[in-house]
Amino acid sequence: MHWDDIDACLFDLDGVITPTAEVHMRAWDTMFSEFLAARGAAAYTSADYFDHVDGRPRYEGVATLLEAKGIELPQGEPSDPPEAETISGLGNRKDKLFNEILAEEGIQPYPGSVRLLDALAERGTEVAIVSSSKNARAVLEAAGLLDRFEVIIDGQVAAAEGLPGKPQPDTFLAAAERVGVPKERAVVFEDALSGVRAGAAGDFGLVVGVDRGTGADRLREAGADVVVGDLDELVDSVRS
Ligand SMILES: O=P(O)(O)OC[C@H]1O[C@@H](O)[C@H](O)[C@@H](O)[C@@H]1O
Repeated sequence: MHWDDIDACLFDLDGVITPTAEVHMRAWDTMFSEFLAARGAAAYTSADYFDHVDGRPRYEGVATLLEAKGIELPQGEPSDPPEAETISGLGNRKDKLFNEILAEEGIQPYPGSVRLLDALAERGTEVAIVSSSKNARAVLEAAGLLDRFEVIIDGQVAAAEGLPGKPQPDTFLAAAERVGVPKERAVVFEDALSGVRAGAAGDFGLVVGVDRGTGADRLREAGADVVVGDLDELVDSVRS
């Protein structure tokens, strides 16, 4: 990576800064497995998560998965209770499970991601979080990282401002604008195919795929210019 060409790093959160992609994955797995089994539908697999749910806003993840399984449900309202048989109800059912796991287990950031944030702060590079999750601030706070980011474009901000979610590039573009850096001089860091597609669609300076299980080839096919297994791999290049 040529750091002379880069003034801002735009980080996805879950699976890039914190290992919470795995927590989301577990919560989705429990919710969809029970729901699909009760309907006698085809079982939910981890491939379903990577292909249809990962990185997308909550209710869009539910809708995309149900469409792939050929199941139609009414949209419902975000205020639907977790018991409701609606797209919103299923999303809220999963959110309850996600928050239960988070409260029980807490969250530690990836050490390599913290080291990269340290190196970028020393260098004076702008940083922002771009997450589809409405829980992004709570996760950052639990991980002790909330004060590292002045700009956070999360699911709450996107909903309030009507920004289309990943795989559309709008949330990343909003973050670049807010840190005051042209997109050509900003790097997108993503572990989800939908997020890598958002980065590629936004014509950013570089899209770094972080392979936490999706597969390097699939991240490259989706538009990643570089693929790393952990952000620690980039620390020396920032400092050199
Ligand atoms: O339901 P939330 O917390 O708003 O999160 C929405 C999505 O946020 C993304 O960051 C995760 O990759 C997805 O798994 C999750 O579904």
